[in-house]
This record gives sequence, structure tokens and C-alpha cells, in this order.
Amino acid sequence: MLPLADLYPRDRLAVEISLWSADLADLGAEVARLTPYADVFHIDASDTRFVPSPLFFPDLVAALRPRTRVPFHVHVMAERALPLVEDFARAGVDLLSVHAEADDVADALQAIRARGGAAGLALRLDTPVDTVVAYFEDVDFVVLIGTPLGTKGTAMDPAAPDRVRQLRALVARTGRDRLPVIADGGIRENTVPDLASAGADAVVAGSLLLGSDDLAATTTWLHNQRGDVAFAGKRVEERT
Ligand SMILES: O=C(CO)[C@@H](O)[C@H](O)COP(=O)(O)O
Repeated sequence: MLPLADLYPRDRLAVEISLWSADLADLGAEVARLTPYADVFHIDASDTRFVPSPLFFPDLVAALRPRTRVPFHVHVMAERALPLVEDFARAGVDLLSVHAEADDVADALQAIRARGGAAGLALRLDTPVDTVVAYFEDVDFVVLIGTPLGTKGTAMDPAAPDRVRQLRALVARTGRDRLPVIADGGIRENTVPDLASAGADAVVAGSLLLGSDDLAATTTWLHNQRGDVAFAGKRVEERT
């Protein structure tokens, strides 16, 4: 399995670039262009029931895999996650997250590790943060969703930073304080500082990076959010 402490170091906010927000007509070129700026490529997938859109599918991810050495994280939004977990693991995915609200969450988490991947538990906004405790033994990282699931271009719910803070406190109390916490959804110039100071180890950046005129400067700004660096990107228009 990947060394997650290196991927999500304590002194630097890690950047997962969401391929859903990239130029979907030219994904191979986008992966090459974005590789210098990505700690991880974030890839959304669904069974079309948990959220309506199928998003990325295993053959497409397998085709993109040889284009970069940057790890792939597939966020599986599915009622029954196991079939998609197996297909994406075969496609060469390094990290897979499944939802705490799925029917087969424990089986899916164990299957990810059995296939050599890092196993993540994703929580919808309406799922209590302490749900993670039941799965501690089988989880390598946690994804806290900050918007309605399966949307992009939407504003982060104001509760999101507090949920990160609650989870950070919970993992510190239970001795799992190196458990990486990834904030996904509504990642903007005005939300990143709160998420970083609440204790997020990584953010899933979509339009914040993909809409930037200066990828290098915006990435450096994100990485340094545990310090104090002025924003150098372009502001994002969003739906509410
Ligand atoms: O799944 C999500 C949001 O939950 C991301 O993967 C999107 O790609 C984010 O897009 P933006 O709203 O940041 O543009």
C-alpha cells in the first residue's frame, strides 16, 4: 500500500485534483498537464443509484492510468460498493473510498485492502462524524463531503469545517491521530483556510485549480495553507 504519511504530510496541505472538473474531451492530455501539480488525482464514480450520474468508469480509468505516476483515488458513490471496488482495483487505482451509507461498507473496505489499496471511508454531510469509529480497524483515510453528493460547482456547507474539527478531535482521542482527513466539495479560496485550520490533510480541488490562470501559484497557495500565503488564483462562480 502507498505510504499515506508521505502522501498526506502534516506540514503541507495535499492537493487531490478532481478530473471531473478537467477538460473531459481531452482527459489524457489533462492528466499529463496536471501531473506536476497533483499529489493525487481524484476520480468520482457512481452506481447511478446513490447519485444519478455514472461519472468515471473502470475502462476509462485503466486507459488513463499509464499516463501518470501520480496516485489515483476513486471515490465510489454506490449503494453496493463492492462490484465497483473490484473493477477499479483491477484498473490500477491506488486509493478507493466507499460510503459509510453503503449497504456493504465493511466488505468493500476489506476488499480494497485485500487488493493492496488504501481504504477510505466517505461520509455524506448528513452522516454523523462518529460513524467512523465503527470502521476504524478497516480504514486508512476518511473523506468528508462538504456539498450535496455528486455535484460540482456548488457551495460548501458551512458545517463542513466543524465536521473536520470534530473528526480530528475524535481521532486524537482514539489514538488514530495520523488518520488522513480529506475535505471534498466546495473547495474555494474562501473555504480552504477554514478547512486547513480545522485539520484537513488534503482538499479535492476542482474549479479552484482547473479555473486558475496560474496552476503553479494556486497549487503552492494550497500547499501552504498551513502557513499564511496570499491567494494567487482566479475566483470561482458557484451555484448555491
Ligand atoms: O465531487 C466533487 C465535489 O463533491 C469534486 O470532485 C468536484 O469535481 C468538485 O468540483 P468544484 O465544485 O470544486 O468545481
